[in-house]
Amino acid sequence: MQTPPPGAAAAHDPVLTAQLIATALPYMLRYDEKTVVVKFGGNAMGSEALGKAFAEDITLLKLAGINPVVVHGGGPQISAMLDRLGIKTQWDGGMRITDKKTAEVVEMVLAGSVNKEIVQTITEAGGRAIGLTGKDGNMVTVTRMKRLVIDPDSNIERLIDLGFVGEPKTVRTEVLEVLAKSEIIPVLAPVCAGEDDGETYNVNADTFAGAIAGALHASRLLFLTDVPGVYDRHRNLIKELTVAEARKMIADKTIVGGMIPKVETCIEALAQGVEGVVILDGKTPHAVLLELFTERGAGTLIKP
Ligand SMILES: Nc1ncnc2c1ncn2[C@@H]1O[C@H](COP(=O)(O)OP(=O)(O)O)[C@@H](O)[C@H]1O
Ligand SMILES: CC(=O)N[C@@H](CCC(=O)OP(=O)(O)O)C(=O)O
Repeated sequence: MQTPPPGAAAAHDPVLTAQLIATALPYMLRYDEKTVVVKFGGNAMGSEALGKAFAEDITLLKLAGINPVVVHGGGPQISAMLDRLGIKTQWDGGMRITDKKTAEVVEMVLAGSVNKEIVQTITEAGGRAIGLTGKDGNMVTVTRMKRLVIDPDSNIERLIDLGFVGEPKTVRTEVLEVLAKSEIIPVLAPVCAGEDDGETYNVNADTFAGAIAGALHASRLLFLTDVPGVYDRHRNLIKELTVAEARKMIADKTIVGGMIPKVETCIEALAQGVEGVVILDGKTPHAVLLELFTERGAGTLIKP
């Protein structure tokens, strides 16, 4: 006989159900009126059921008096649209090299379909959400990102220009502060205007989430991705990672691709005073509630 899933017994017993709900109380008190920034990665938006469970978690947080701010990605969705349009895409250090045409597609996909789908799913879960980009309310302005890399052959440092890829420069929190006092949940797409040239810039969603969490002095920054957390070189999950260990893993290429901006953002967010930064598996239904409202914290906790 199969073991029933946790909570299955409670579903048939009102007393057990009530006890189960009551276990969330200390966590609700811990995060009361605190800001939790949740980054929902494009790879974690795997299925309709996962999207629904995510929207329920976010709605529940808001109803519980917590201030959730959603930042979403959409890398795979952008790549699919670029493919359909016959536009080639190249990557460097987990960032998409972005020319003007690509930036237009990024804005169309992120601010358009992806953002509105998340807003609608939250609405269907019973919450009220508003979709915004970094451009709205002049929330996040950026400068052009230049990446410093060391050529492995010559050991010489050089700057790589990624095109219209932005690095957050100024974050204005007024709009988010107004929303925090309302019933409305902000759902943010990482598309911003350049501070110097007013052009449209593509911003990595992890970087954007870190800048927002830092400016809001968030209690928690959660990254929902498509892996259980950070792996060591044998693909074992690392439960806790210090900043020094994380830097070493980037340098020795144990951490590569899309995990680089995620981990770099975690390091930056800790430096900006965000209290807890976790990378966790967005493919686990209700990952947000599991992380915040139970002792069963999953994923990788990044520590100073
Ligand atoms: N050390 C590592 N541990 C876990 N994942 C890693 C590691 N190095 C690289 N990755 C890759 O990072 C990916 C997550 O980043 P990304 O694809 O950008 O996801 P998201 O869309 O959630 O931002 C994982 O699917 C994995 O392939
Ligand atoms: C500069 C850069 O790389 N921008 C990302 C923005 C979307 C994103 O970050 O999406 P995920 O969170 O799903 O990876 C991109 O173009 O794919």
